[in-house]
Amino acid sequence: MPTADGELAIETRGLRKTYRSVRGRRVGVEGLDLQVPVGGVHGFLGPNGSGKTTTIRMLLGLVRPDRGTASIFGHDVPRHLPDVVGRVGAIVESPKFFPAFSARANLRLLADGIGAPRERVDAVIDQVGLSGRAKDRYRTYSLGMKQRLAIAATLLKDPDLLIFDEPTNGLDPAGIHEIRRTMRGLGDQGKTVLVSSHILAEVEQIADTVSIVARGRLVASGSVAELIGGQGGPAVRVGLAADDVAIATSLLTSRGLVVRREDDALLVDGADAATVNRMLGEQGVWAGELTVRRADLESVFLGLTQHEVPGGRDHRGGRRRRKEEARDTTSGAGAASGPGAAVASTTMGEDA
Ligand SMILES: Nc1ncnc2c1ncn2[C@@H]1O[C@H](COP(=O)(O)OP(=O)(O)OP(=O)(O)O)[C@@H](O)[C@H]1O
Repeated sequence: MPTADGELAIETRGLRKTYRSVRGRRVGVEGLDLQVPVGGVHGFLGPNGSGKTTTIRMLLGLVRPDRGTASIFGHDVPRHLPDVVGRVGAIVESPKFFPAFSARANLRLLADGIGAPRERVDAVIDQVGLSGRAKDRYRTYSLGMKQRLAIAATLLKDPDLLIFDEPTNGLDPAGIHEIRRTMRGLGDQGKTVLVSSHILAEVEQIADTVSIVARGRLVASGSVAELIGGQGGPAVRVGLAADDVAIATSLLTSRGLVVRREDDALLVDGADAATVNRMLGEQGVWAGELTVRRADLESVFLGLTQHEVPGGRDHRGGRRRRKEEARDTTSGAGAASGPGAAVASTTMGEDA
């Protein structure tokens, strides 16, 4: 999905990364072809363990790919990362700020460290809506405010591309809303925002385009509207008494409808609720529930990835724990600003 002039913010081709583990080699990313257009919010979606973080870390030069190529604004990375690093800001792990310092003091320190002008500090605090609390100590902030400060840190160098790896992890609905609004605002200002997530509803609301990955491979990409449109029309969920499920299935299929089982209910594709209700009622079968279900990104995602994750969507393995441990080893203020700082601050070791 290049822009009219063909430029892509991010492109990967055949990107592959495996990790050594006690049980042999584990695939992190397997031949990934990713295209992120310039400008707007791009959702990078996939179940836990599908390779999102590994991909992001390869883009930022934190993990070395086994094979394949990656580029940012047309510059090969990691080889030419220094040429483009100033245009990129990223949050890969939770950043560390000094708890007793205010947002402003933390960002001033960071600006000095990365060579960003100090005048940017108030501007970025304003950009993420923290002006009213800029003088308060970091330790008094809510999780959502801490995360917004992390985003502010990435903006110090006024980058063109922002990369956020699961930025709403651990936030409550209000915090998620704050971050979502901040990311959408950045997209509207013409920045390119790559946001990884396994929470579809939030990405659906703010993303212009998405890439869906499973087991390290791209399984779908395009605009949110295209992907949802490809799902066909709405489905009707029909809740039935257990004894009626089989008879309702044969009744509806004999009338040419496509019927799927979902728990104790049936999902009837592309039909309207009144028709389904009438067909069943005429034969003395009464639905206990009739719900129209419109296609959304979640149904696209589940359809493409549900067989890919052992243990379902909430599966969290040792990998998450490793990330938490790695987080504890980071140090220094503003650890998550541009890739330079990310490289310096994220100490999670590469197994391979
Ligand atoms: N440092 C590492 N050592 C060994 N295996 C790893 C390492 N990092 C990632 N993996 C493995 O690579 C695969 C992809 O993990 P990755 O963290 O990239 O996925 P993800 O999509 O970001 O997952 P999540 O949503 O849980 O963060 C997983 O099987 C994971 O266990």
